[in-house]
Amino acid sequence: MTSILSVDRLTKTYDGGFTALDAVSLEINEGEILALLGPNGAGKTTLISTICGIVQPTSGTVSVGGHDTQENYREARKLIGLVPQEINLEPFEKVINTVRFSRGLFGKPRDDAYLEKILRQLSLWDKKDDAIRTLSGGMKRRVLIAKALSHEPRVLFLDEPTAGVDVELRRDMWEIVRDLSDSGVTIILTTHYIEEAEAMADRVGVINKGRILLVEEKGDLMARMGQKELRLDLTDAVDTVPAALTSFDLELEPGGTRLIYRYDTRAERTGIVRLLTALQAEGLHVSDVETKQSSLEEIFVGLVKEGEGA
Ligand SMILES: Nc1ncnc2c1ncn2[C@@H]1O[C@H](COP(=O)(O)OP(=O)(O)OP(=O)(O)O)[C@@H](O)[C@H]1O
Repeated sequence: MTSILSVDRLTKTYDGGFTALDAVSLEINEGEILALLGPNGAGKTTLISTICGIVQPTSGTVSVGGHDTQENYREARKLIGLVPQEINLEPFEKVINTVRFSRGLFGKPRDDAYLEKILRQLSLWDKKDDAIRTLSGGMKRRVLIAKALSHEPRVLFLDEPTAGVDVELRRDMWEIVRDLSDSGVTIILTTHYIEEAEAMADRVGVINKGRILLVEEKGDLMARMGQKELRLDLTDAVDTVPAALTSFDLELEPGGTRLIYRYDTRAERTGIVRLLTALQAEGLHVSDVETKQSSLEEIFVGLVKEGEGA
C-alpha cells in the first residue's frame, strides 16, 4: 500500500489557548476511504482545515504525495480537493461556470471533457446551465463536490457530507462517494453518523478532544460490533460452568445464576440452539433470557468515555 497523505504529530492551539488538535498522526493509503468519526467539537474540521492549509498548525507536519504542506504548499494543495461543510456557492452563477472557475483557480488549463465527465458522474450534466439558486439542497452539495474535483485532485476531503440531509439523499451521497473511490480518488470524510462510517469506509478513525483514539479496518470494528450476548438466568445456582459446556464461550456471573454466552450475529450458526440443548442435557433450567448487542455505537461511546477518563 502506498501512502498518499502523511500527518505527523500535528498540533493546533488556537489563539485563545485552546488545543483543538493534540499531536495527531495519521497515514492515508492511496485509494482508500477513511471515515473520521467524532462527536461535535472533536477537532475534525480543524484537522481537515490544517491539512488543506486553511488553518496554520502550531507544530507537526503534513505531506501530500510527498510534498510538505508548509514548504511546498502549492504543489501539495493541488493534490487535494475539499468539500466544505457549509454550502458557499454563488447563487446566480451557472453550475458549469462555477466549476470551470474553481479549476482555473488551481492554474489548470480549461478541459471541458473532464468537467463533463465529473458533472455526468454527479448527475449534474443536465443542470450545467442552471443557476445554482434553482438547485435543490442535494444538488448544491453535488456542485460542491464537482468544484472540489475540478482540478483533478488525488485526495478528496468531505467534511460532514450528509449533515442535515434526508435519508434518501444520504444514500445517494454514499453511492457517489463509492463511485469516486472506484475512479481512483482517495477519500477522507468526517461524520458523526456511525452508520455512514459503516456504509462507506475501508478504515474508520475515531477522534475526540483533538486526539485520534484509534484507526482500524472497518471489518475488524464490525467483527467486534457483530458480538452479541445472550444472558441466561438459571433457576438454581452452579459453582462453575459444567465441563460439558466448556466448548461454548460462556461466562458465569458471580452468584452462579447467570450465564453469559457471546456469539457472532453474522455467523451462519449462532450455536444458541445447541447451547440450550446442552443446558437441558446437563439438567440446568433456564428461567429467563435476554440478549444484548454491542454496537459500533457502544464501542464508539466507550472509546470516547475512556479517552475522557484518561
Ligand atoms: N478559530 C477558532 N478559535 C478557537 N477555537 C476554535 C476555532 N475553531 C474551532 N475551535 C474549537 O476547536 C474545537 C474543535 O472544533 P472543530 O470544528 O475542529 O470540531 P469538529 O470535530 O469539526 O466539530 P463538528 O462536528 O461540530 O463540526 C472546538 O472546541 C471549537 O470550539
